[in-house]
Amino acid sequence: MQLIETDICVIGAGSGGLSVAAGAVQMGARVVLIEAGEMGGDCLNAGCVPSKALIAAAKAAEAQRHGFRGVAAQEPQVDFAAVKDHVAAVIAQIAPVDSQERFEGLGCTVIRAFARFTGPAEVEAGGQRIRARRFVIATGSRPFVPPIPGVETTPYLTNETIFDLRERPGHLVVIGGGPIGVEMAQAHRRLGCEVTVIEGAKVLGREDPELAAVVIDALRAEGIRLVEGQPVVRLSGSDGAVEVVLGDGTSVTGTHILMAVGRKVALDGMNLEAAGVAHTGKGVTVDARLRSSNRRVYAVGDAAGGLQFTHVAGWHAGIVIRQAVLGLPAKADPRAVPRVTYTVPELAQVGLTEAEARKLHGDRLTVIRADLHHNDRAIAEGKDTGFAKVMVVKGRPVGASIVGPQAGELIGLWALALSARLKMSAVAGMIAPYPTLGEVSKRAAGAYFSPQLFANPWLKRFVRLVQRIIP
Ligand SMILES: Cc1cc2nc3c(=O)[nH]c(=O)nc-3n(C[C@H](O)[C@H](O)[C@H](O)COP(=O)(O)OP(=O)(O)OC[C@H]3O[C@@H](n4cnc5c(N)ncnc54)[C@H](O)[C@@H]3O)c2cc1C
Ligand SMILES: NC(=O)c1ccc[n+]([C@@H]2O[C@H](COP(=O)([O-])OP(=O)(O)OC[C@H]3O[C@@H](n4cnc5c(N)ncnc54)[C@H](O)[C@@H]3O)[C@@H](O)[C@H]2O)c1
Repeated sequence: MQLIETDICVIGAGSGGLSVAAGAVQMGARVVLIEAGEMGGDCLNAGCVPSKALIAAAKAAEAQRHGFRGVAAQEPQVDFAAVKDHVAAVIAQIAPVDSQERFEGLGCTVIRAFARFTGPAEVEAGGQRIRARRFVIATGSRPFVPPIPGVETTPYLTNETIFDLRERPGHLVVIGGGPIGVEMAQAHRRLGCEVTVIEGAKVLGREDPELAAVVIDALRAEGIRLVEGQPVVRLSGSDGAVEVVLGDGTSVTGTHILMAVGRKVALDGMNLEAAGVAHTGKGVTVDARLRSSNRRVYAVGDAAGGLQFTHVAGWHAGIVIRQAVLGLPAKADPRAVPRVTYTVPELAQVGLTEAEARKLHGDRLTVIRADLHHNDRAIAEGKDTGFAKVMVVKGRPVGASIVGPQAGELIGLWALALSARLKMSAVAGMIAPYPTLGEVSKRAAGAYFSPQLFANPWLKRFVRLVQRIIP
């Protein structure tokens, strides 16, 4: 068995692992990158990229279906297989950035095999031993499949298989109303499928319920059937004819099932015990520096057991690079991590929700809001449903929630405000171009100061005095 000695060994070439490898090798470290499956991981091959490509096609179909004032609506002719060609083309366009060739070109040694630890400072993969000063576990997650009776004999799709379907499902039954469930439900509905979502608790239950309600109303208005508060107790059927039995004894029949009930971290078979790396069912146990119980071994992205987003994996990578490559201290503070659900309307959140902020800050909290109904651009576009809510404590935002068109783009400003600890006055003082949806953020910040400026009797008296004095 060949022995490779290196500075950093990265296990998993997805969002987190690729970012660590690219940063470390370009700064001069020797890097071995090991990938068991497709370069690019879940995000590129079965997650963010194909889902957003499918959503884009679904938006085009919906726009045609509804037309515009003065522009005739017509039922879209959807070629489902051609839509899948678009999804594949988008992946293919992005893939070179994540490819083995690119990473070898940067100077990494890339091994395409499954990695498992053989000791605290050694990994085996593809018949090679890799001894490293530091390891980074970036193995991501796989779809969680709950042990529902019948699951072993009933066909179902997950995010790893749904993008390969070339024929349009007649009736897609989505189990799980989290971000994967609702994004896929809406995209398939818009592409012409009948869709039912079965959610054991609340649809988008992690989000502020006031914002989630706006998305839920939109999904229902588009004809998606949402069943909440019902656990699935049994599955049955065969290809093209499936049945999902609910806790109350009722059942839903359809043609396909999509399992979207959360993720299982991919650590099986890695022999973490040999490396002394503690872990739970949620992921590798890490401290704020993302270090595991073995101080040579870090974990990033989904494998680190926290928030599961591509931008989190990328942010984790920066924290590990600072420590493992530059020898500098760095910690992960998740307070300014944004998240977006890419339904129409989009739902975006950074920092605390209103309920979380109230629990933490009590009476010191001020919640301000600005409705898109008063945003001229939103009105012109005919998309004025939605609002922004900002949670403020002592003049600084501690959270922002936006639901509406391009909420994912709009939340960026508040992510900056939180990470840079900006005051509301900085956002209020910003000149926002007119007419843009972005004005909603400035309006929200302005609303924070309105009572002090427009409902202040002392200020009114002062202004009258000034008006008498100035020439
Ligand atoms: C349908 C869907 C849509 C999503 N949409 C978004 C979105 O819009 N925005 C967003 O921010 N996030 C989104 N996510 C989440 C995002 O995809 C993940 O958070 C992200 O991919 C995590 O990156 P990672 O590097 O931790 O893992 P991954 O990207 O999953 O990469 C892990 C890699 O490790 C490899 N691997 C595993 N074990 C081993 C081993 N022992 N040896 C060698 N290689 C191994 C795997 O093959 C894989 O390639 C979505 C997820 C899904 C499923
Ligand atoms: N836009 C994005 O950034 C995006 C999109 C998709 C996924 N993701 C990431 O992927 C992760 C996984 O997404 P997800 O939607 O699979 O998981 P999730 O955990 O966010 O949601 C799963 C939902 O399924 C429900 N559920 C669980 N078991 C059930 C059962 N037996 N019957 C019915 N309902 C059940 C849960 O109550 C929950 O609402 C997300 O947390 C997110 O981090 C991000």
